[in-house]
Amino acid sequence: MTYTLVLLRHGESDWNAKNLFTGWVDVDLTEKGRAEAVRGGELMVAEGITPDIVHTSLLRRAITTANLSLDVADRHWIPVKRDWRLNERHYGALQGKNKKEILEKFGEEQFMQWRRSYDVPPPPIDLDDPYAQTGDPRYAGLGDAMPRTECLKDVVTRLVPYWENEIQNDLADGLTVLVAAHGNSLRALVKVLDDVSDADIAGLNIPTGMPLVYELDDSFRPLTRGGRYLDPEAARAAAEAVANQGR
Ligand SMILES: O=C(O)[C@@H](CO)OP(=O)(O)O
Repeated sequence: MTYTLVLLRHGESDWNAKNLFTGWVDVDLTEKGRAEAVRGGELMVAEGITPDIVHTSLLRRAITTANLSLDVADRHWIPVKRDWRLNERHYGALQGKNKKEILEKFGEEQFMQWRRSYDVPPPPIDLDDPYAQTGDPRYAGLGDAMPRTECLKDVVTRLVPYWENEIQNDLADGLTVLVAAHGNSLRALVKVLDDVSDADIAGLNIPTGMPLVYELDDSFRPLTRGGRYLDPEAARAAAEAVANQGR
C-alpha cells in the first residue's frame, strides 16, 4: 500500500510581505498569497491529486490557503481537522519584529540562531505583549502547553503526536491527506519524514503556496526522500527567497 500526503505552506501573508516575524500572530494572506493558494490547487488538479481530508493549523493564513486551493480543485467539501499542533513555531519576543532590523541589531550569528538553529528558542514573549496570544479563546484548553516561545525541536515534540495519531490514521484509512500549515511546522514534519539531521534542517526552507507531495510506504516512510514539488523550478527559487529573508 502506498499512501499520499500533500504538504502545503500557506501563501504569502501580510507579514511575509512586510518581512516581520509572525509565529502565532493570526495575519491574513496578501492578494499574491491568495493567488499562490489558487495556483497550488490548480497544480494538484493538473497532477490528478484529489485530497480526501485536510488538516490545518488554527491560523487564518493556513485555513484560507486550504480553502482557496480546495475550492479550485472542486474538493471544498472534504472533511477538515484543525489543531494548534500544526501552528507555526511560536516566535517568542520576536513576533511582530522586523527581520532586517533584528539582523542589523543582533548580527548574523544570533539572527540565524534564532531563525534556524534546532534547539535555541528566541526570548519568551511577555504575556502583555500586543503580539502575545494571551486570552485567545482558541488556545483556552492548552493550559501549561501554551508556549511563550519555541525552537524547532519544540515544534517537532508537539507535532509528532499529531502526525502519528491523526495524520497517519487518515493515511492508513487510504485517504489522500492535505496538510495546510506553515514554514516551520512543515519543516518539523519534513525533518521527521526524511529523518533530516539537527544540523541539516537549518538549510531547509519551505516556499509559500507550493504543494509538496510525499508517497509513503506501509511504515509511513517516503518512497523518495524529500518528496516532490509539483512545480520544482518555482519551488527552488521561492525556497531560496525564504532563506534570504532579512537581507
Ligand atoms: O515569521 C515566521 O513565523 C516564519 C515564517 O514566515 O519566519 P521564518 O522563515 O523566518 O522562520
